Amino acid sequence: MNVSDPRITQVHTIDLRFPTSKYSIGSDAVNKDPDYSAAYCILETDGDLRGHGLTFTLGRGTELCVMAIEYLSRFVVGRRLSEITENFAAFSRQLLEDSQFRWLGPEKGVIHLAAAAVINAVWDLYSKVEGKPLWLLLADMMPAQIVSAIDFRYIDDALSPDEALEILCAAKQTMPDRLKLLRSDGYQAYTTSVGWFGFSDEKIRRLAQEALADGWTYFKLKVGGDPEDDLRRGRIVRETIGWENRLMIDANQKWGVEESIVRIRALQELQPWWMEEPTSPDDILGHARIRRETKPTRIATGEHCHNKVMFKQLMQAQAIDVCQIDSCRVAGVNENLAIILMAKKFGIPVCPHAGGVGLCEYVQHLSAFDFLYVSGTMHERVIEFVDHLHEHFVTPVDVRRGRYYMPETPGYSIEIKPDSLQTYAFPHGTYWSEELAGHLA
Ligand SMILES: C[C@H](O)[C@@H](O)[C@@H](O)[C@H](O)C(=O)O
Ligand SMILES: [Mg+2]
Repeated sequence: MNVSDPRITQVHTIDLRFPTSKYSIGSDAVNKDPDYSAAYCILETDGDLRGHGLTFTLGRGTELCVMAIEYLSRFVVGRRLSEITENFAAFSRQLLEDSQFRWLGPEKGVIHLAAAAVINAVWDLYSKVEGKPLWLLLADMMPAQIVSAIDFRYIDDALSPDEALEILCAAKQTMPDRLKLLRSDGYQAYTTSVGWFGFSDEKIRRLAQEALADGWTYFKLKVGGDPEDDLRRGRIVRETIGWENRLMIDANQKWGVEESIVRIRALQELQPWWMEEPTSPDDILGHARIRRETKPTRIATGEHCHNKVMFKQLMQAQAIDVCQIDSCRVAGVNENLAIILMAKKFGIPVCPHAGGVGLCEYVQHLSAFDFLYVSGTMHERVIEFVDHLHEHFVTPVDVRRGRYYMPETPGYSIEIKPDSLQTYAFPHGTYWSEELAGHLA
């Protein structure tokens, strides 16, 4: 056993589901009854440290991601950590281009979600071995090391390794002041918890009042219902938060392109800071047209954007104003490094998608990397916050008065407490066995 270079001995997987749909938590115009869930994996090693990773799902189908993680485990079991981290880009490519398996994607859907869980678990282990939170591990890496973790195939027509290196080298020089600022002042957050689709008008008003009193200044509301309902709900939030605070609206892909244009124009009275996911996440040119025809409304998307190639096209086509990376929709940290760097080149702010289960814990590290090492600014950048399920994490996010404060504990902050794994494992955990027995009775 080598403490500083553990060997991964096996991968343990868990289908984990939380019954959030009971309370309409997480509901939107399209995903009306999400049970926030995760395909979770633990990389066991020959040492004391273990790597944890998950990919976020909405309940049914999590078992498919678990199976895909089990298949991909072959690429980590038996390897020393250093064999992976010394050639990280090659490792991620190996996971993504396994012949036969690749046909199921490529680089999208269930197999890409699974790759994210495995790759993120490796980064979690790596950070723990180095004794640093992931954001600091990244900040301490040399620019060339970051570049070597990125697979530039399919994106080097938009961002070359040399350009990436130049961005990183320039930011590295001025990083110390930002590091101090990040540690002392944290990073601006916004809350989505006040405006889920299934919440009543009264609940939205009450939650917005409470959030305002708690120091929040950025709020997101779900839209995509009847036009009058959307406006009424939006007016309630505006009445409560005023016009000096910021309001974002999210349709979760509900509309077609032309419908989006009509609906966004009608919602402009709410002065949204951004309009999120108006239409299909795959429709790059559709987003570009919506953006052109609804100016000055800013268009945001990304939580369902399959991979760096699609992000590249969204940027090249001038289809988005806000880039919403997701920590496990694309293949984990490595692919997100590429997307964050591309966003810098195109001058587009990165405002990560979070919430769900574990996404807040994950993305704070990526925004910190963006601030310290890439964009160098927090201007017009916010991290999503959703106030659910943090109690299940060993190191939950520290969010106070609408700001994220960075974790100092080593790792990627994604480790879930053993009790919670036991209770919410599907279908045999204690919660689900009782719940399912109740259905049968
Ligand atoms: C089903 C989920 O809760 C989504 O509604 C959620 O991720 C949302 O789009 C968001 O932006 O937070
Ligand atoms: Mg969204």
